[in-house]
Amino acid sequence: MPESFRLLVKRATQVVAVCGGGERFLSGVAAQQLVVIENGGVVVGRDGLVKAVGPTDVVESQFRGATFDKIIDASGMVVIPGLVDSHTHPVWAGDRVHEFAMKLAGATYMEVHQAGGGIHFTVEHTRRASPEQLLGSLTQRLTRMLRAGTTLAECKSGYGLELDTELKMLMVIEKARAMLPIGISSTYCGAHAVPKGSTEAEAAQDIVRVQLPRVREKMTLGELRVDNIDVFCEKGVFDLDSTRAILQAGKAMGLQINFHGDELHPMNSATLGAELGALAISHLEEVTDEGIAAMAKSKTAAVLLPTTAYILRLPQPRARDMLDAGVIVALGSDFNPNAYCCSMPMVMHLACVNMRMSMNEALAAATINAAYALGRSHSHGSLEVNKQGDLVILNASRWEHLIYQFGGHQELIKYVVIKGEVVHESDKTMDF
Ligand SMILES: N=CN[C@@H](CCC(=O)O)C(=O)O
Ligand SMILES: [Zn+2]
Repeated sequence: MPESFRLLVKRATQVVAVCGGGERFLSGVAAQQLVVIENGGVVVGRDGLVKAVGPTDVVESQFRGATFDKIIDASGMVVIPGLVDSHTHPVWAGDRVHEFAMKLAGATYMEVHQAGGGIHFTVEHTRRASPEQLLGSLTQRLTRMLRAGTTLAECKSGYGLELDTELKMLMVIEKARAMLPIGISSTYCGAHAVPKGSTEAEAAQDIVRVQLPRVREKMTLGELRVDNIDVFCEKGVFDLDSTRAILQAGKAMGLQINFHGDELHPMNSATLGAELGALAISHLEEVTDEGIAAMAKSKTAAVLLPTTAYILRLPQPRARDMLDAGVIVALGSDFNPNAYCCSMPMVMHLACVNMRMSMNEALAAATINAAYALGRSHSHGSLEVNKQGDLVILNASRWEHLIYQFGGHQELIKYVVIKGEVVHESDKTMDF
């Protein structure tokens, strides 16, 4: 009996493996030199894992006599790993298009927040929404991300700020995980804002004493899988001490620390994250030199979010200083009602133009390093044997077109493949 496999992709002008030596992240000069195979092929097995990556003739001779459920002749096309979006807030009701106009007219993010808008507006709507409504809109948003090449996305709670709604959001994320092909890393973000009518101390206490124990109970019962703990560490939201207490409580129950820090004010979040062994810190527009040095040493990933700085007209995060200091730089869309962007190709473009990253650094940041920021780089983020068979096939002569053609990803992306199954093909996305 010939051996059978799920997928063979052959004759691709380029297969961008990103790395090839089992690296868990790429930093420094390594992020500037990606592994690219000319006239390449990829095989994915029935278990959804990559079985071979290499020049087409080598792959074909290795698998002579084998059968494949699907063969894609990728002549004239390019293969890259599935993109990883390491920071999103995709579960919410009620859009904030009216606030976009206010911000264009000059209102700052904190002015809108303190006037009861921003996160508070979304919290009111999300508390009232049914799980079915939230699951419906989450499905649409994740499908949009998938069509833009994202095969693994982090998804946060954080628009409940009390037990029931936070659990409702996490359960909706859990349902989406079971229903949709896109990979999900789930984050408890009950400390996204201080709920109206509470003090910061009361909110932190509720999280540590009420919400986290209940989340842990549901995890133990197998009803919920949560991967990360997050806090918005910011002046007027959660200070360094509350942030430390909440993150430590999450870490004690096995969650990975991955939090918002140094966005609008320098808070010493980066130093705190390094001290606590955080896997990642997001934003960092206001990070200090000491924070950068601490993150480089502790191997805490910097999740940079070019859409936020762009929309809020903030100073750009100092990507070059971080890269030059050896920090592991990842990218995320920050999809949320303030930054309505589902597209990692657009995020990479903004990172290159506004944050002065090279295209190689941006792709490493949107693949292997984003997977590292989620604790998934052993299985995601590059095309290597035994990793998950998640890939994107582009109708382009060189992979850089995906970044260069700003907003052109819909035309460029021919196939999105997860675990060796085609889940999106040009104008048709499969029914899930
Ligand atoms: N900065 C805090 N949280 C989100 C925004 C959430 C919102 O405005 O709804 C962010 O990462 O940009
Ligand atoms: Zn965020």
